[in-house]
Amino acid sequence: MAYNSCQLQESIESYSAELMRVTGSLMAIIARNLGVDLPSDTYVSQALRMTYYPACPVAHDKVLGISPHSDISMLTLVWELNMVGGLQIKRQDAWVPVKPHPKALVVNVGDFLEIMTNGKYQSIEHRVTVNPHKERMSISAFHLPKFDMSVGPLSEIVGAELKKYKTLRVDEVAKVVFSSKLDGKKTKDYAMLRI
Ligand SMILES: O=C(O)CCC(=O)C(=O)O
Ligand SMILES: [Fe+2]
Repeated sequence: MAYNSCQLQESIESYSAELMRVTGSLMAIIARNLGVDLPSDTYVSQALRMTYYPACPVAHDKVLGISPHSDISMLTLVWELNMVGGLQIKRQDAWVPVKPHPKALVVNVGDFLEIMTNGKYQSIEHRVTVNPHKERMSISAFHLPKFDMSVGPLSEIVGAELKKYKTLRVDEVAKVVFSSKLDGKKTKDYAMLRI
């Protein structure tokens, strides 16, 4: 089906709004799980990234589509658009493939949710491999606290525990993360989020 730019804009806008709504529901479930109030919609901003991975017949076993990293977000919702696999998550030092499902989005816990929950929810390290024969397309929707906010472990979650992370301004962390090479969860250490 061919779209004109106006229709495309409308469908991106409605997709974006729907994902904000889904993220709000997921955050509400997480909050209920933790027995706390998590910040509401007004607190969350969203960034969409569409990624195209060309087929790589020659060097597919030597290169990666995206290097290992964890997302800076609270929650990232990934749509594996054309159902081609490649996304892998790190579990117990092994890379585990995430099989695309036509009716499902992948939900990744990001660094800011780890920080806010003082490590109760841990961000997931992931990477994307390339396919020798098939191109791959994905849309990642990153949901972050607004850029002018400071975020740290929420006191009602920390309780009597020690705080494991500093409280930092979101825009300062984003500047460091977006200007450095993706490199596992080291980006987070580099951004000095861990005390
Ligand atoms: O393409 C994917 O499945 C994931 C992309 C990703 O990790 C990202 O955009 O941060
Ligand atoms: Fe990612």
